[in-house]
Amino acid sequence: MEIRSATDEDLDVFVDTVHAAFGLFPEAPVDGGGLWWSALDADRCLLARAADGRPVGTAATHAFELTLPGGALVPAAGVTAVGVLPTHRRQGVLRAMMRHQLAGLRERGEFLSVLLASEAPIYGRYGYGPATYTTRLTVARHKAAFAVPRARPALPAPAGTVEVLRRSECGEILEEVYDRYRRAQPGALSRPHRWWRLRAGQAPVSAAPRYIAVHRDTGGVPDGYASYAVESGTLTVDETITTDDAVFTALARFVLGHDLVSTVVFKHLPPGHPLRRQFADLRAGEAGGDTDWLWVRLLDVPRALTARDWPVDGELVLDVEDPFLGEHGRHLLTVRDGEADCVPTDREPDLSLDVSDLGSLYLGGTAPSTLVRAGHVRAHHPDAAALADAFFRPERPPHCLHWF
Ligand SMILES: CC(=O)SCCNC(=O)CCNC(=O)[C@H](O)C(C)(C)COP(=O)(O)OP(=O)(O)OC[C@H]1O[C@@H](n2cnc3c(N)ncnc32)[C@H](O)[C@@H]1OP(=O)(O)O
Repeated sequence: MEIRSATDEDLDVFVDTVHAAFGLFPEAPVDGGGLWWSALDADRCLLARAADGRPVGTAATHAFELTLPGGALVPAAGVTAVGVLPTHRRQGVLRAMMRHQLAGLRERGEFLSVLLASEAPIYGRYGYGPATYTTRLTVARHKAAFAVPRARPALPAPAGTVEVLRRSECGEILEEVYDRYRRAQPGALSRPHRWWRLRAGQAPVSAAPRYIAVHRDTGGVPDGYASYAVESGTLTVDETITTDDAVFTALARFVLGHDLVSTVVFKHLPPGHPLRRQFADLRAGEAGGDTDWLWVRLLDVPRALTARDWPVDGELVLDVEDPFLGEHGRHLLTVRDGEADCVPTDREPDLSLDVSDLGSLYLGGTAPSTLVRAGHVRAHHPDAAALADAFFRPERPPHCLHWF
């Protein structure tokens, strides 16, 4: 088998092979926006060919930026379009492509990669761990009266306006608002300009028909939007994008104010989002569809650990196994006045863990103690899990709603 980067000339073969791997006919529109493949960069696409030269497998990466806890923006390879023809499965094609891809990312100097997994059992073996989660909130509109906030003094009522636009009328507004949001939200990915330009991906980036409620501050500057569609009495919100809780509330009030709608579905909320608590009737909203979203794979542990901010000062020793790459490292993470340093050590570890579990902890979406209790991470002394929890505790849960 031969694995090599695609060229512009064989991008069609690449797309054809992905379609066959996913059971899609090439002429059928791709779910969520037929132009999605057009966002691929040929030189980041891998094509695996069998000995007879026939294409049998594909894998690609997008060049994204990921927001880390504390706000650092780092390059993140977004793995996508992974597929092997049904005739060639379970013969090690994916394993070989993953090896090739991870080596290539390291050569490019990238220190982490991310992906959305079609099936959860696939990627742990390659060192990926689920790192962000998302929840769907289904709201019975007629029960969803907002409670009077109990905080005293009360927070100022949200000021500003909401205007409904068609996607085609939004110009650069969505891209600008999204970009501000993703820089402030740990776990969020950049949406490169060409995605918006090519209308690649899912609404509201794609040309799929959507209403867009744009919120503007009192100076008229857009500071949030909600993208939604209404069908058969159900209003479905793809995403509500803002950095400001009061603006989120204003947009939620707006979509919940629609007549002739019985149910409002917020498709993607971060775990622990306060919206449900804002209803006078807690049961007005039903959480469901809890699922993993972004998976993280660290390729250079010390670099990754020093790239993000930490909420506490102190020392933590992590003993990390990376079976897929055949690597092992014991790392002393020291944080002083917010500055992180990470060096090899032979000190007794606080925790021993697989690199996939460190990927799960990295953005703060999973507490170390949870993985200790699950039997996946070993705590070497009674205080180790609590110590690690204090290091990885997020200010806000990481969240990603970019689909790729
Ligand atoms: C980021 C993304 O793009 S997600 C999209 C992933 N692609 C798809 O879901 C499309 C449909 N599926 C496929 O094309 C293929 O089944 C793939 C790509 C998932 C797997 O490709 P294969 O070449 O069959 O995998 P390969 O033979 O290298 O398997 C490696 C290991 O993973 C395991 N594995 C592979 N796929 C799966 C799966 N779907 N569920 C559970 N285990 C799996 C194999 O059993 C094997 O285990 P082992 O090392 O213990 O023997």
